[in-house]
Amino acid sequence: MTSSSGGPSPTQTQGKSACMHDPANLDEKLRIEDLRSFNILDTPAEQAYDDVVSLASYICDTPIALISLVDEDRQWFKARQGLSAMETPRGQAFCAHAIVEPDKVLEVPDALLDARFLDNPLVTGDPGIRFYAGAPLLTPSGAALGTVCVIDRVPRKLTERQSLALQALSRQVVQLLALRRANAELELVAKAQTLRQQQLENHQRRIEELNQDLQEQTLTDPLTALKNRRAFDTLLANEFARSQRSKSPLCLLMVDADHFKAYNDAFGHVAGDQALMFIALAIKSQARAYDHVARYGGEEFCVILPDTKLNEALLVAERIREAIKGIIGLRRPMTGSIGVAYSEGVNSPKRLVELADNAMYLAKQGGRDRVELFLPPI
Ligand SMILES: Nc1nc2c(ncn2[C@@H]2O[C@H](COP(=O)(O)OP(=O)(O)OP(=O)(O)O)[C@@H](O)[C@H]2O)c(=O)[nH]1
Repeated sequence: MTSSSGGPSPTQTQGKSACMHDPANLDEKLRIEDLRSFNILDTPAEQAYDDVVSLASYICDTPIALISLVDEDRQWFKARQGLSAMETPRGQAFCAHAIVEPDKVLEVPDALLDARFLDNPLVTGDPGIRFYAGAPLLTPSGAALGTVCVIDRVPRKLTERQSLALQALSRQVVQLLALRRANAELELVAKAQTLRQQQLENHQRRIEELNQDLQEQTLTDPLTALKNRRAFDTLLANEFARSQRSKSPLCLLMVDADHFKAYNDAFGHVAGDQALMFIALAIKSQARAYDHVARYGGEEFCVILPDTKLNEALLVAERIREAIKGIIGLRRPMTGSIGVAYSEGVNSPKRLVELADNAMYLAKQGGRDRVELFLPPI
């Protein structure tokens, strides 16, 4: 311990056995665990603790007052008045004696007359302790963590009221420590809850992503990556309802590869698959971003053309027919027959599909590689 006026450093005065002062009947390991659980050691100064030592010094009328925590090999001061040292070796600590009897104030009226302290470097040297009184910091678990103590450089005694006040201050410090630990625990619980919440949200997001993927998969044709029949049915229903609501024109194309069985038979199923992929790309290349291209089944494709008049749809169909014919990389050139249906006067999506199908059939009958329109009888 060094006084504010200087003196031997803690390391210079180190050397006496700390264990000498350990209480025989107190589980020191548990006491240290208790002390560590407050996470107070080596923390910065805090007003609440500083106020306690000011009060202790004032009430007991001493130049020095400390809140000392007795660690394994040192005593560390959470708050100090009249002393600049942050800690001293436990072997020199008066407080290490005070905690042996946790429910009593240890009072040393004159250290030079006490065999335990007369050769203590803190007595013989700086800060020249003659009087010491320490009230142990007794926790609910029964461990004494340290003391609230007062020190003077002259021999003296505390009055009964000063001694009681010192004990009251010591209890206040224990309350402060308990509050600190409870707050830290609450913060930990809150952090754990936030973490758990984040984990739950991540899981939720992942599940939603997986669901979206799954939904996407159930609506996509695996060979061509176009919308499948299921997706087509929904899209057509939606577009049909919208066109009725907004009185906007809607057209549907049914595209069927010609003589596809013969292609398959001639070049095999794998080549047939490749041809279907090329056809899908050719159709897509002629569609606008808001058109819907779907694989209706087998070698049949559908194109929903929202906001499209019949003459425009016929042009798109022609372009698709040309695009199929122009596919490069097939084992032999491919053609497609295309049926066009127009929504005017049509009362259901199902009927629109029937009309497109009929038109496509007309194109087949007409010699294939053609675009046909089927006009229903009035
Ligand atoms: N490679 C391959 N072939 C398919 C697939 N789906 C359907 N097909 C074949 O497409 C062929 C369609 O034959 P058809 O319905 O007789 O029609 P087509 O030979 O194209 O004759 P038209 O339509 O009259 O011009 C069948 O041989 C089916 O096996 C597929 O995913 N991959």
